[in-house]
Amino acid sequence: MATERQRVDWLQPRRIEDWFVFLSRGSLLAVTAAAVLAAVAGVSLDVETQMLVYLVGMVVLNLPHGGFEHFENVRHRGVPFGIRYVAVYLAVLVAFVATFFVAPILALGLAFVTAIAKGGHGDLHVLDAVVGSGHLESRVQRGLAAFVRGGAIMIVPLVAQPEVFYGFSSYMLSMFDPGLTGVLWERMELARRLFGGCYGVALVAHLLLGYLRGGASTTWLVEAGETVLLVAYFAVVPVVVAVGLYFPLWYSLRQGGRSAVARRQAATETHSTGFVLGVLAAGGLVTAAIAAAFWLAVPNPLGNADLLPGLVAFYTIFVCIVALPHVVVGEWLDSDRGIWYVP
Ligand SMILES: CC1=C(/C=C/C(C)=C/C=C/C(C)=C/C=O)C(C)(C)CCC1
Repeated sequence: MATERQRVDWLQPRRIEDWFVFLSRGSLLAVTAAAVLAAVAGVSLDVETQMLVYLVGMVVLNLPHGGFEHFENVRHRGVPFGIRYVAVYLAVLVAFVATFFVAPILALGLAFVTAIAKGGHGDLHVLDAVVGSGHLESRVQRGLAAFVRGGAIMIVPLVAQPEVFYGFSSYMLSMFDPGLTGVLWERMELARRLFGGCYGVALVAHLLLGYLRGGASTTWLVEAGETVLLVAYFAVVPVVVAVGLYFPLWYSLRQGGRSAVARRQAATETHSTGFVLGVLAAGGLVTAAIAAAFWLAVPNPLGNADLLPGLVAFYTIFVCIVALPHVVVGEWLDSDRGIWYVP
C-alpha cells in the first residue's frame, strides 16, 4: 500500500527509523563522492582491496542482518506455519542449486534477478514505512519503482563496468562448468544494450509518471533523489565495492528502519542483547552449515579463479541461493505478512 507518510527530514532526523534512512543516504553519498574524487585525481583501488571490501561488507556486516531478517519472518507465527515455511524454503533452495548444475547460465540469471528483486522490493517497503510513497499511486508505478531501484544494483554496473561484470560472472559459471568460461563475452554487447535500454526507458518512465501524477511533491522529490543517488552510486563506484557496500549500508540499514516502525506498530517487545546474540549465533551456525554443504556439493567451489576472486564468486552464489527462497517463500508465498512487513 502506498502511504502519504513523509517524516524524513533530510538534515534533521528525529525518530530511529529516520536515522537509519539518513545514514543510508549519507553513506552512499559519501562513497559516491569519494569515487568521483578518486577518478578525478586519477587514483584507483586495486582489485584485491575491492574484493576484501566486498567480503567484509557482505559476510561481516550484511550476513548477520540476513539471519535476523529470516528469523523475524517466522517468529511468533506458530509451529505448523514455521515447519511449512522451512520445508518449502528448503525445497526451493534445493531446486535452485539443482538448476546451477543443469543450466548454469539460467541459474546465474536467476541469481541476478534475485539481487534485483530483493533490493527493489525491499526498498519499496522502506518507502511505504518510512520515506513516503504517496506519489506511487498505481501498481505500474510501484512495479517501476521496485525495478528501477533493484535494477540499479545489476544493470547499471553491467552498462558502466562490463568487463568486471563479465569477468566475475565467468568465475561464477566456472564453479559448475569450466567449459562455460568466456561464453558470456560473445553476448556481452547485446545484453548490455538490451538490458541497459530497457532500464533507461523504465527509469525515465518512473520519474516522469511520478511527476505527472502529483507534480513536484515532497515524496516524489525525495524518492526521485534517492533513485538518482542509487544510479550514480552504481555507475561510478567500482562494482565489486559498490555491491559489497550496498547491502550493508543501504539495504540492511534501511530495513532496520522499516522493522523499527513495524515493531512499534505491532507493539512487539524489544529484544534483549542476550536474545539478539543468541539468535545471531544460532543463525550463524545454520548459515555456516548450509555454506559448508554447498561447498562440498559444488564441483569447483572456487571455479577457475585464484583464492580471493574465487571466494567472492563462491560467496555471491551462496548468498543468492539463500536469498532466492527467502524472496519467493518469504515474500511472495507468505501473503499474510511477507518479509518486508509494513503495518
Ligand atoms: C554480477 C557481479 C557481482 C554479483 C553480485 C550479486 C549477484 C550479489 C547478490 C547479492 C544478494 C542477493 C544479497 C542478498 O542479501 C559481483 C560479485 C559484485 C562482482 C561483479 C559482478
